[in-house]
Amino acid sequence: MKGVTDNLKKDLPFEQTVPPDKYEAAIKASQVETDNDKVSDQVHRLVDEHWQENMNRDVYEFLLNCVDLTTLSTTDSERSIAAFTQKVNKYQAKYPDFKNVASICVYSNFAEVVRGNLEVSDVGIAVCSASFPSSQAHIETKVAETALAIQDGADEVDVVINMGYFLDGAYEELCDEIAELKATIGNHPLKVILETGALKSAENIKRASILAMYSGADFIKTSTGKIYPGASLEAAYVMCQCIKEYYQKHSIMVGFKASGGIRTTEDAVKYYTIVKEVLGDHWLDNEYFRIGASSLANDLFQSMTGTTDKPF
Ligand SMILES: O=C[C@H](O)COP(=O)(O)O
Repeated sequence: MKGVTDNLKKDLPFEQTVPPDKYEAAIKASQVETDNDKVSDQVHRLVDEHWQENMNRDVYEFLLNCVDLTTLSTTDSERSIAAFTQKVNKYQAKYPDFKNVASICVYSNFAEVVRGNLEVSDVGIAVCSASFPSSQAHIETKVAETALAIQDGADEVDVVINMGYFLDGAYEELCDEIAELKATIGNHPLKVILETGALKSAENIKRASILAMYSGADFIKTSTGKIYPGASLEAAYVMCQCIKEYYQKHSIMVGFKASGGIRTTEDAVKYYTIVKEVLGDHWLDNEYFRIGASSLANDLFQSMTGTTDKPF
């Protein structure tokens, strides 16, 4: 099938000659810092210098509008998902002057339930698909699951990279899977989860970011929130540097989604600070910045309003 190859062929100097490994070449061409200690120093400096100035009501309100309000539990049911969706409807009715969350994020089999219960037009329906969170299944299974979710009303799709392919260095197979899933959903945004807690090093996170973007990812996303360590500021920093470099090379804005273990306003503002400082104001829009979280929205709401209400 036609996958990442076409994108990778563009703009690469070796294309005129016999290509060595095109994936390695794309990665080698990147200038993004991958020394773990240097990345950590840069993150600390950036957060120390800018975090506090972003701890204000406007940022909290913006961040609430970037939340993919998530439930991904074994105990999810049609009834619980309907009740979850009602919270978003009620929020809109009770606080019509506030922007709502960006999306409701559920397992793919619940897209139809959210679609049937959601009464708010500017909140999307995101699904975690393609055998989330392990991504261990035949590609045909992943494509079928994803196509059904779109048919059921999903607006956006989150999928995990094939970690086995990544660790085996089977980059072509990894990229082709992502490209096939993107082809399955057409213009709907595809968020590609790197599972940065399993990738561990800045070098691996850079590699996975580049491969995902060249394969057609509309967003790159840190973590599933399952098993492995969740988002880290270091991972976010490397991913945002990769997004910036990709934009400079191709004029394509890829979004960034932080997810996995983000529960407090303070932490959310740290991720905001990284996006703002590395990528700039153009990314400060929920079309390009999301936070996926199962238990952050109430804290943001309370920080924003100074109340103890828990609308979500
Ligand atoms: O995609 C979103 C994550 O699964 C949410 O993770 P969390 O439950 O740690 O907030």
